[in-house]
Amino acid sequence: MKHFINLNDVSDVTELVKLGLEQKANPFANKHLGLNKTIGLLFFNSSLRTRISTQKAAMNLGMNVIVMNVGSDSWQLEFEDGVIMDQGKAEHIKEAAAVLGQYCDIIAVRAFAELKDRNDDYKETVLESFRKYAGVPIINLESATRHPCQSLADLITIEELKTKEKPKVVLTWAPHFKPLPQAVGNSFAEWVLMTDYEFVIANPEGYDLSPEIRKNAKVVHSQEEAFAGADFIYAKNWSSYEQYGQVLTQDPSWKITPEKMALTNNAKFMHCLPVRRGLKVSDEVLDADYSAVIQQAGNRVWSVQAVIKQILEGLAV
Ligand SMILES: NCCC[C@H](NC(=O)CCC(=O)O)C(=O)O
Ligand SMILES: NC(=O)OP(=O)(O)O
Repeated sequence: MKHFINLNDVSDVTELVKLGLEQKANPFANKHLGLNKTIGLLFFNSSLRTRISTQKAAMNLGMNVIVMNVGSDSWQLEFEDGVIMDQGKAEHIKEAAAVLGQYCDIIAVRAFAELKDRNDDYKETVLESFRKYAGVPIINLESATRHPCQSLADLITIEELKTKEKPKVVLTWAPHFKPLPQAVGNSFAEWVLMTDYEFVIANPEGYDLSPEIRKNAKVVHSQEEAFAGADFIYAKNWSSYEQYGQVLTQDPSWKITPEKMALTNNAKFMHCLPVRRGLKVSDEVLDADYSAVIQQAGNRVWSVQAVIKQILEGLAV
């Protein structure tokens, strides 16, 4: 594997899920691989899980880890080509990425959607600029439109918990007062579509994800319809793709409650976290035995460890 920015960088999803489970079973088996290699983790936005799980995974593989909160610690970066830099941004990505590539063997980047202009966000300028100018492999730690480390951890978790070959997996929108990115929902849909699981997306009218991402997935505008017979409920808020970045509704009837979970086939509850208790999901759901959110977050280590391992093996040849 050269980069891990989106699904196009992955040759075999099933193999990668297996590799993640192998990392979990034997975390230190590849400690030699990262010897004298450095990974730089760059955060344009806040993080708890991604930051710590990626650092831990890299350390399990014997790497040195450098972390920078680009958003607050570094120079403001310009991504546009050909501009006269006479405003607030002091450094261009062309130099910044190339310089970081001198210090790091792998660079991992978090840069959320700005939710102002759909075309701008879906161009993935930040991650693609790093790919273009850094000269080293790039890992996506949640970009404007994708969160592949999360989706790989989600598939690992479903693999661990499924009780039938082809479970029914539901991605459901849940209410939030802030406009949030589509990245987690987009990615989850794309990755689940790579499996042979039954997949349904439930969201209010106006919240359909990009047609290029949800492809032929079944989309319903009723949570009750989607939840019937479900084995996994994956909740997430996202702002509208159609009316880009807008909060069109905060309808509390879309909150995940024990009554809704009772419509399912004893489904496990999943969420990428952080989650706002009481707003998106009832406390009773998050505290229930069927909640898989902590196991899911734990699996973030093994998903990114599988990715870093494959990239390190690619560097060696
Ligand atoms: N990495 C996990 C999700 C990150 C982000 N959530 C948030 O920003 C939640 C913030 C809040 O609830 O205030 C998102 O939706 O993409
Ligand atoms: N799920 C996730 O990516 O969490 P953080 O935003 O805390 O890294």
